[in-house]
Amino acid sequence: MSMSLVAPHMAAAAFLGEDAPADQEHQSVTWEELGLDSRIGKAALRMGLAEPNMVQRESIPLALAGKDILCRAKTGSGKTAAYVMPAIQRVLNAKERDPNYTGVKALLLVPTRELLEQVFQYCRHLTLHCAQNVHVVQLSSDLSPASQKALLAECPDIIVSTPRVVSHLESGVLSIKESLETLVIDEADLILSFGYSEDVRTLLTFTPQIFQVVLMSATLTPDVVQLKQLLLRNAVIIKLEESELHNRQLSQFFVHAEEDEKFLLLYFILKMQLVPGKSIIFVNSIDKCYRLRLFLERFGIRACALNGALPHNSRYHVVQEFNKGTYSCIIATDGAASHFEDAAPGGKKAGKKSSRQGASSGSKTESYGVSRGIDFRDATLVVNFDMADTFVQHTHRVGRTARGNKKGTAITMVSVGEEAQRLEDFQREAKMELTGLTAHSTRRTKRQYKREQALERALLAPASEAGAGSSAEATADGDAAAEAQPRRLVDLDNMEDIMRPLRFDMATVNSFRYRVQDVLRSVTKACVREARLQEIRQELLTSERLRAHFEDNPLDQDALRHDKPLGVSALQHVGRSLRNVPEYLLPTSASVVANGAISTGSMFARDDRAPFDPKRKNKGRRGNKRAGKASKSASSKKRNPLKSFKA
Ligand SMILES: Nc1ncnc2c1ncn2[C@@H]1O[C@H](COP(=O)(O)OP(=O)(O)OP(=O)(O)O)[C@@H](O)[C@H]1O
Repeated sequence: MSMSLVAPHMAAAAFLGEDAPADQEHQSVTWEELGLDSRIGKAALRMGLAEPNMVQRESIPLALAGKDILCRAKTGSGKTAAYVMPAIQRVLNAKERDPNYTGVKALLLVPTRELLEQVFQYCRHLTLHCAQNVHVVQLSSDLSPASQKALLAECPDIIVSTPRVVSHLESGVLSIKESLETLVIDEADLILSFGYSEDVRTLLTFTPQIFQVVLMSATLTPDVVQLKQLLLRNAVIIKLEESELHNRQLSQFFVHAEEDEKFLLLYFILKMQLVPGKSIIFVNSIDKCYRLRLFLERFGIRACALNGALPHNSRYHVVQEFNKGTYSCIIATDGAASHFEDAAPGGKKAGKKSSRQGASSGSKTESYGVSRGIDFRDATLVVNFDMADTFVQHTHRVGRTARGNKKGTAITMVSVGEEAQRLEDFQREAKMELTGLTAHSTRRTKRQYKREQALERALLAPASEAGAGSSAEATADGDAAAEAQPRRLVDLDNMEDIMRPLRFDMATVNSFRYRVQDVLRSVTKACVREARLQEIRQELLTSERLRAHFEDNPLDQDALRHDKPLGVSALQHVGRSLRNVPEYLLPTSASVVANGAISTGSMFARDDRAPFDPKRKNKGRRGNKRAGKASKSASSKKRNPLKSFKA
């Protein structure tokens, strides 16, 4: 695929979400035309995947041809199907050649347990019509080692796992030496930072001489280069054109607000349903997660918390409930890698110290389990209540909306000072990405800049140069990198920003200020602590692992059940007055476009538009009332022949 510079006006059109999705320009093909069995195609249709999209059209034929692939495509672009389908097809091919064939054909590795479950379910759905021929298992750390062994004894064709699968290879329970055809690593840029470096290296000692490797990632980082050098041979690099890379379905806005103001604006956005549908709010601390939840609940907005302190089962449950529509709002934190690590089958925690201490050891900013790869269905709005630490993190957060061929909106709240500086950095990085330059740090020197370009070249080296180790010098050797010349000159300063300002009409918003401040005051630290304790109690009561203990010690369970929270009394009587917005506070028109893009209409006053005038609003209302009366009387006259009768 070629790479071309996107003109600034194109970026703007993309931002506004007014352009038709680029994918509509292609000639449509069927799943079967890509070389897939009709049973896979049928299952895909059942899943709502009517036809292959761009990333699938590009990668599936190459994967079926056995090529090593490095695929970089935007969040939510359908990378899962792009690697799961060929893996299934390869099993079907093998079974067609020899119906008695057994052996693991594909190993699908992911960095987190949430993804593991998600990918497994994806496989199950796609094998709906060929389940007898294709046996897929997931090796979740929730399963005991004995259960995992039992699954492996069933002779699976495809295994979905974290790289911890290596322990089964080491113990001899699993062998892939003779059978493995495809190794896939999804969210490739996370695998190393999550401490799986040693596991991946060890895994290679158990693989056959020749097998295919597929790396999938939405963002390019030095870790991906490292994996590429370690695993890929003569790889095909699939990188969507910049116009494709930019998410045209996503409208991004930012709004300047200080902490208390953020609560006010969030209340306004959600209560007025400025963007109809389901929303995900990102914050940077677990306490804030609960504070916000209590705050919203006080106004009758039901939200659930999703953070690394919750056990895996609960996190998975929360996502499922959101996807089913039970909750329409999730408040999520996405830091703390340790909470998302998988545990080794024997109960050993992931992330051996040695590998964690390596160059890419997981720091807070490198790890974003919740925002990575999870397919939150039909989320129309992402709000960054706290800004992401890095641009990569931001990209993955906002990528939880506008997935598949849906549209979505992201609003980033920015306080003055450090966050405002970060916003500038993000804008720059977004433009660099759009113009084909890779960005990895928020602030860069000229030397760093050149190094990044070398990194970009290393990643996008043509197939002949892309063999293992061939481009190692470009990134590892600082001098070689410093000599790199810019590939193209781009005037970033004159390009339109990717995130556009969103100015609220504060006269309207301010009418809610007192009630918001009141509620905010009532959500004390003690309330937050109680809410967290309550959650822990709930987790303990529903814990699978504690079930046997509670059966033997029912008094413990009773004690937990009746251990009433102390500090939530202030929040217990949520008044109806707070749940409902009084009519006199309601703005006349909450103009929101149905496809998830906030309109530039009357609710918001954007920089380039006349501010919303509350007086006009009232006039309008009175006017409407009068007009209403007039039209009512006119129509009733019309309807009532006695009244309209003139002698
Ligand atoms: N061909 C298609 N047509 C319509 N929807 C699709 C298609 N392929 C995938 N989708 C939908 O798009 C959504 C995102 O897919 P997926 O999770 O595979 O994206 P991803 O590229 O892996 O995202 P991320 O980078 O965030 O991990 C899913 O809900 C999926 O069902």
